[in-house]
Amino acid sequence: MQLLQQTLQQIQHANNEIMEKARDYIDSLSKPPSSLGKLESLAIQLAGITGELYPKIDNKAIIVCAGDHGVCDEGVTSNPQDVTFLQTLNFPKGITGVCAIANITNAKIVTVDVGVKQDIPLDAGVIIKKIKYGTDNMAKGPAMTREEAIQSIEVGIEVATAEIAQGVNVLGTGEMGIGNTTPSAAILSVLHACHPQEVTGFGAGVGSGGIAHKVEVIQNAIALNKPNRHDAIDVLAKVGGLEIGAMAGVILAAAANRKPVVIDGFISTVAALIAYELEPKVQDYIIPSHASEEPGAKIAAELLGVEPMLHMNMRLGEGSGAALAFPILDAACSMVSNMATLAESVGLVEK
Ligand SMILES: Cc1cc2ncn([C@H]3O[C@H](COP(=O)(O)O)[C@@H](O)[C@H]3O)c2cc1C
Ligand SMILES: O=C(O)c1cccnc1
Repeated sequence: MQLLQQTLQQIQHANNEIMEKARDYIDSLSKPPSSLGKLESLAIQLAGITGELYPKIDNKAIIVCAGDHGVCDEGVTSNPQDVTFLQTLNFPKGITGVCAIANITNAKIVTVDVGVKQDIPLDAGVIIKKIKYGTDNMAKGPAMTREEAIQSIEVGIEVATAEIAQGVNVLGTGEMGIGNTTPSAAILSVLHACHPQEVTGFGAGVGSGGIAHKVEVIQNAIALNKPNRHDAIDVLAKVGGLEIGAMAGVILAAAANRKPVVIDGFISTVAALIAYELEPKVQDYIIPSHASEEPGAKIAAELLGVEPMLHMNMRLGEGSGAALAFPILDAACSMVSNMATLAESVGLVEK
């Protein structure tokens, strides 16, 4: 709890003064005003986050948080739970979807076991921070205790802070957890005070009862556990997930350390909402990536006040969208560093 409290207290707004300077400087570049669109707003945001007019984001890491879900017992997903374990072993091998995409910008993948059902071998290249062997089934009671929920957030803070201490200057959030679109939809339904039907989708494949059954499970779990929508930790504990908490922690740690954090799809955006509920200033540090196909993703992004940049019909998770957005961040930084100003380009001053 102490680490979470300290981290929350450390979070300050991005630097407005440098953002104004960045705006003026970008307007002075050799182009029609605003013609580089979102690259400009991104460069301004990165300046505000880092406090640098010429931000450097050359040391990238995607933190993939892995955990299992007791609610899989209710048949909310068509995939066997073992896939969480098997995929968790595959991230360090570099052979998952996010790894293939992250490769193009040399982004490192950091895999963390927050709550996988099986024991991960110590030599698998996975950081073991297991809180428990999967959440409990939220259809039968709370997914975890309040203490476990806080611990899950603190795992994310610890891992992200350690990466930043080693020189990482931009983070991405990723996850692996068969069944985790169910707690994500449950969290969002509580925070947005809407019927689960509005925010529940196909995930990676629904069980034989279809989406209607998934919705019913979520509805019943909310009715049974009565999460307090004004208490994000209560919501995370009762109908959430360990890896979702850890991703919220990664986001909080990024903000506390004035580093940008690129979020991925539906599950990441819901984790970002938990972080935002705990400290709204985190919003300044969050960079959206792609618009996930999951119906709840759009609602979560709107609640968070972010607009995904990429429309790629993706719905993988793992941090794949964050990885795909990294080159766009590079382009925004290159624009500021390498473009001539209008005055320079007409020879009035030397570049
Ligand atoms: C092979 C495979 C690789 C994945 N990588 C990410 N997910 C994604 O799908 C899961 C969520 O969907 P649901 O709630 O429907 O289970 C999460 O593990 C998410 O990361 C995967 C899913 C599968 C099957
Ligand atoms: O958008 C996501 O993060 C997502 C969607 C479906 C399945 N897994 C992840």
